[in-house]
Amino acid sequence: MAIHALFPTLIYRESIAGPDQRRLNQDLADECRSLAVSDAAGRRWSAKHYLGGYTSYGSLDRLHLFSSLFSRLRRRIDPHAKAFARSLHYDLAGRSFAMTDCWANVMPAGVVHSLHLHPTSFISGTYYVEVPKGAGALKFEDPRLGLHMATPPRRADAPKSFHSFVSLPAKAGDLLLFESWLRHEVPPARFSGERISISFNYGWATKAGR
Ligand SMILES: O=C(O)CCC(=O)C(=O)O
Ligand SMILES: [Fe+2]
Repeated sequence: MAIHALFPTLIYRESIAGPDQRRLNQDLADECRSLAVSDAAGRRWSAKHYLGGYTSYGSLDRLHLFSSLFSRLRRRIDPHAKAFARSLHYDLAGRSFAMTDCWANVMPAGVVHSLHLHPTSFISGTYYVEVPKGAGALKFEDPRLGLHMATPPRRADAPKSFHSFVSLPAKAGDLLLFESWLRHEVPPARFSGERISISFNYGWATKAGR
């Protein structure tokens, strides 16, 4: 008898905090908080789509190109994104692979980042700058949920990989990477302070002239 587990959904988690973690996260938190004050377009966008919090997703979504600090973070994430693409067995030989978008999220208690995916992208992820105790983990949805139709509920003791929703807790300094089509959300949570994260997309292209 053989049972094959096919079509895996991979999620990469790694602490990328170096010896300078406290300083880096403090500088990133300061920059995110000052964006939340100065980015009027982002505040207007957030008032409609990110109630109670601030995200630069609708206004400043290429922070890695405009801020030396975000660019430093991008350089730190790049090798992990490449390693993840390798784990997924994508063939990037002769192709460019780079961060295309990068935005900041500042989330006080009770704010929801509703279920979504990252269209027109390939690999996405989030770097955690500040995660107060109790701040919502990132919750992933089984990508086949819409196909399950007549399946019975799973037993309560089913392994995590068989759950329909899996929440992965993150702490400051952690990096999470996933394929951009995988739907995810940040559920509301009670905590004090602000949960600050930096999200991004990577894209690939055929190298010019090939
Ligand atoms: O903050 C998180 O955990 C994830 C945020 C997210 O999904 C996004 O910014 O697109
Ligand atoms: Fe997201």
